Amino acid sequence: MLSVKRLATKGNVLHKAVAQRSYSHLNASLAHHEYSDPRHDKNVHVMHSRGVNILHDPLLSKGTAFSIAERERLSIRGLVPPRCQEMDKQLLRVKRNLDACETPLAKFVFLAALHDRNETLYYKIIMEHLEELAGIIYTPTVGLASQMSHSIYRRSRGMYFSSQDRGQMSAMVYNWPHDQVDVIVVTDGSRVLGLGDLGANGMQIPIGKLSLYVAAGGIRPRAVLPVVLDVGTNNQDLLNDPLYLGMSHPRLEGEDYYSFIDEWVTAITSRWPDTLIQFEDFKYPHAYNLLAKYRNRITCFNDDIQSTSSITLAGILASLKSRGMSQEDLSSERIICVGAGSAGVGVCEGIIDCMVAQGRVKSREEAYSKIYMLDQYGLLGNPGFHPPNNQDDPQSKQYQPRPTKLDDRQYCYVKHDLRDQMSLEELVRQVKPTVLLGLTGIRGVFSEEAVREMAKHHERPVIFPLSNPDTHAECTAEEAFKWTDGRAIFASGSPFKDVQLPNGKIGKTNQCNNSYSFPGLGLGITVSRASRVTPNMFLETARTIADMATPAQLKEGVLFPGVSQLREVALNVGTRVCEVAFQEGYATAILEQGEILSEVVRSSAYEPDYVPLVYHP
Ligand SMILES: O=C([O-])CC(=O)C(=O)O
Ligand SMILES: [Mg+2]
Repeated sequence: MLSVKRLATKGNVLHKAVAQRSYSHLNASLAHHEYSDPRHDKNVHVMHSRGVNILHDPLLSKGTAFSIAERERLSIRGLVPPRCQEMDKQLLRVKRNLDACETPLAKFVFLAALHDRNETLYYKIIMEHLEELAGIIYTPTVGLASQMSHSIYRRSRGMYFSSQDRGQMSAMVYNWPHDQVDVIVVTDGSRVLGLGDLGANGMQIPIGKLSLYVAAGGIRPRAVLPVVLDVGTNNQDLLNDPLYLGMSHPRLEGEDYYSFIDEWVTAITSRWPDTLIQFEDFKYPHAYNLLAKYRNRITCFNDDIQSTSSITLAGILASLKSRGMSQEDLSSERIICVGAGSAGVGVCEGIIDCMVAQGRVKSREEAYSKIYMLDQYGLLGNPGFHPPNNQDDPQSKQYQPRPTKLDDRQYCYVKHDLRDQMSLEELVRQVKPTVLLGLTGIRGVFSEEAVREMAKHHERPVIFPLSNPDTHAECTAEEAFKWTDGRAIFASGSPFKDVQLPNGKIGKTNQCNNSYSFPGLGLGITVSRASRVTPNMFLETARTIADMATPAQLKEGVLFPGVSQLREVALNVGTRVCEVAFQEGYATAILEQGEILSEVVRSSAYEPDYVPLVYHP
C-alpha cells in the first residue's frame, strides 16, 4: 500500500517533469503509478493514445481550451475551432445557455450533455453555482428526471447489471474502463426518493449522488461508478411504456433477489476490493437486510438509513443549541417520527445511538421510549388498548390490525401505554412533542391541526418534513411558518425558499439532506482507505455538522451552512471520518509522522482545473 506521503511525492515528480517540458524521461513505471495517484488530476495526465478520441472523452476533453502546443502534441490540430478559449469564456457560454433553458428539466438535460462532453467544465460550473445547480442535478429536479429518464435518454453513463446478466457479472465488471474506483453508488430503483418504484430509471439517482461526491466531496470524476441493479420493476406504467429501457418483468424477490445482489457484490469486490459501496434508494426491508449482511464484510453503507440519520441528528443537535439548550440535552426531547420505512427507522436509530453515547439514558430501551413512531396506519402502539369495535355503529371506525406484522426494528418503538394506530393529531395532543420528523414520502401528512397543536406547547417547535422531492414533503415551509406564527425551526429534505413572515421577519429554512453527510464520509473513507464504515463515523459526522453554524445563525433558526458551502462541510466531515478510521483501526492508508490530517484531506480533494495532457506511447 502506498502511503499518503509517497503518493504526494509521485504527483510532485510528474508536476516537475511537465514544468521542465522534458516528457521523454517519463518512463512506463511512472506513467503506471500516475493512475493510482489520487491527486494526478491536479498535476498532469499521461495519455497512451492521441487523436480525436481525446476530444470525445469527457474525462479528458477541454473543448476549445486545448492550447496550440497541446493540439500539436495530441494530434488534434484542426479538429477544434482556431481560437484557444480559457475556461472563463467557456463558463460564460455554458451559463448563458443554461439560463436560456426554460424549465428545470431542460437545465437538467443541458447539464447532463455537458457532463457527457467535458467533465472538468461540468464540475467547474456546478461548484461555482452549487446552490442553484444542486437543485437541478440533485433533488428536486433529479426526481422528475428519474420519472422521465427513459424519455430524455441520450447517452449511457455508469453500469447496469440486470436479471439477464446472471452468471456474467464477474466478467462484466472488467468492461468498466478504469482500474481505480473509489466510490460506487448503487440502486435497484425500488424506492426512488419518495417516488416509489422507478426500475432502471433510478440510474439518475446514483449519477446525481456521485456528482455531489465529486463537487462537494472532492472524489475524482474518473474514480466514481454509478450502478443500477435491474431486477425488474412492479411499476406498471413503465412496463407498459414502449420507451422504457429496463427489464420488462416484475421484481425478483426472495432468494432470487438476494443471490443476484450477492453475485454483484462478489464481482465488484473481486475487481475493486477497497471501493466504497453506497446502497441507495432500496425499499424496506431489503435496504436493512442488505446492510446487515454486508456492513461487516465490505466497505459499505446505506445512504437513506445512515447518512440521512446523521444529518437529521445534526439538525436536532443544532436545534437544541438554537433553543438555548446543550447538545447533551438530546435525551430530554420528545420526538415524533412519521414514517417507519428505511429512512424513518434509520433516522431514529441514529438518534438512539447518540442518546446512548451521551450517557444520559440508563439503557437503549429508555432511549426508545423518547421516540414515537407512526406508519401509514398511525402510532406503533398497543393493540390491547384499543376500544372494542362497535358492531352496532357501521359509521364508527373499525380497528383493523396491521396487515403485516412489525419487524424487530420497528417493534422497538412500540408504545405499550398508548393505543395502537393513534392518529398524529391525537398523539401530538397527548405527547406534546418537541420535534416532528416526516419520512413518509407523502405531502400533507403534517396537518394544520397537528402543527398548530405542537406550537401551542413550545416556543420553537422543530418541524422537519424530510421526504423528497419537495412535492412529497410532509408540509411546505409556508405552512410550517404560518401554522406556528413564524416560530418553527424548519428543515426539509429538498430545498424550500425562506418565508417572508407577516411581522416583517424572515422564516429561515434549512435543507436537511444527506448531501451534507455522504460526500465528506466518502472523502474520509477514500483518503484513509478505511475497510469498514462504522456507526461512530456517522455519529461524528453529525456532531461535526452540528457544530458548524455560528451562534448568530442558530439564533435565527439557521442550523447548517448553506448548500453553497457543501465543499467546506465535506472537508470538515472528511477529516473527522479519517480520524475515526485511524482511531478505530480501520484505516489502511499510511500516515507519515507529522502529517496534518486536515491538510492531507484538503489536498486530496479534486479541483476541476484543466491539467496538461502528455502523450506517452
Ligand atoms: O436524494 C435525496 O435527496 C435524499 C435521499 O437520499 C432520498 O430522499 O432518498
Ligand atoms: Mg436516497
